[in-house]
Amino acid sequence: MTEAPILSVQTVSKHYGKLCAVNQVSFQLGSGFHALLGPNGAGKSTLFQLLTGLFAPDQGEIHLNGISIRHELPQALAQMGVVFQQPALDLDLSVQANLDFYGRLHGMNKANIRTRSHAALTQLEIAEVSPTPCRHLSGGNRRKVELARALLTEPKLLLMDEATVGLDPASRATLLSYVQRLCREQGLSVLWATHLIDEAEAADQVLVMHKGKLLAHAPPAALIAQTQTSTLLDAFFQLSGETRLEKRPAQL
Ligand SMILES: Nc1ncnc2c1ncn2[C@@H]1O[C@H](COP(=O)(O)OP(=O)(O)OP(=O)(O)O)[C@@H](O)[C@H]1O
Repeated sequence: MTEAPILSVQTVSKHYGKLCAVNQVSFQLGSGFHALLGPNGAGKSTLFQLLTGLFAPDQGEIHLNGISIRHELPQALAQMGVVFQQPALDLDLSVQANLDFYGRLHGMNKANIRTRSHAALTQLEIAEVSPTPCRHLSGGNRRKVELARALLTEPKLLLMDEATVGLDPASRATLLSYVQRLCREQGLSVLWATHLIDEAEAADQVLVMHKGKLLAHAPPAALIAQTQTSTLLDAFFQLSGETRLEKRPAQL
């Protein structure tokens, strides 16, 4: 990477008792769409909890644009947008009220919140739902609102933890293509945790995680070439030593 990294993770580990959920993980991200690919239990959510400062790592350091997550968490979080695996909207409030609340928490003034909300909802093609209570939205539109909310503060890094779980294929494709466009047009860095091969195939870079370890970090085509396989799924099997599928063919 020639540009300065947006995210830098250096030899980070996290244990739950004797279980090492994240094991000496190091990587750097510039702008672009990065898939964090791994099956259930790989350590993806734990890594996200470390990146967002919810847990401190047992060892290692994380920096966002040179700002330490351990020592300057509020400043680092100000540059980060997060869409968690579990939906987290207030369902009784309207879309706009949810966005207003988040913006105010981040010290934004009302005019700025309204301008940014309108821009994000318009880009996501859901501007008309602004006055609608979130409870009345489809699952796909709720996720879009969470994405609009994460983008309100114009973050440099966007973390998305299995953000498409439970969405129908059309909603999944819309969300994916919108995030890809943000990376291209706004130089955003996105780390997108998934266990779905087709989502990883769409990424600029894939970080393969398995049993707490980062096994590889490269573009999909490079992973396929490096493992002398013909698909990303086979490349994953080759790297991880897994030999069979436990779920649908499109998943790990
Ligand atoms: N709070 C916790 N206490 C104890 N063990 C945990 C805790 N959270 C996760 N683990 C364990 O740590 C390992 C990594 O889990 P993690 O949730 O980070 O993986 P993941 O890749 O995000 O999987 P999933 O997609 O199922 O969430 C798993 O073995 C899991 O059982």
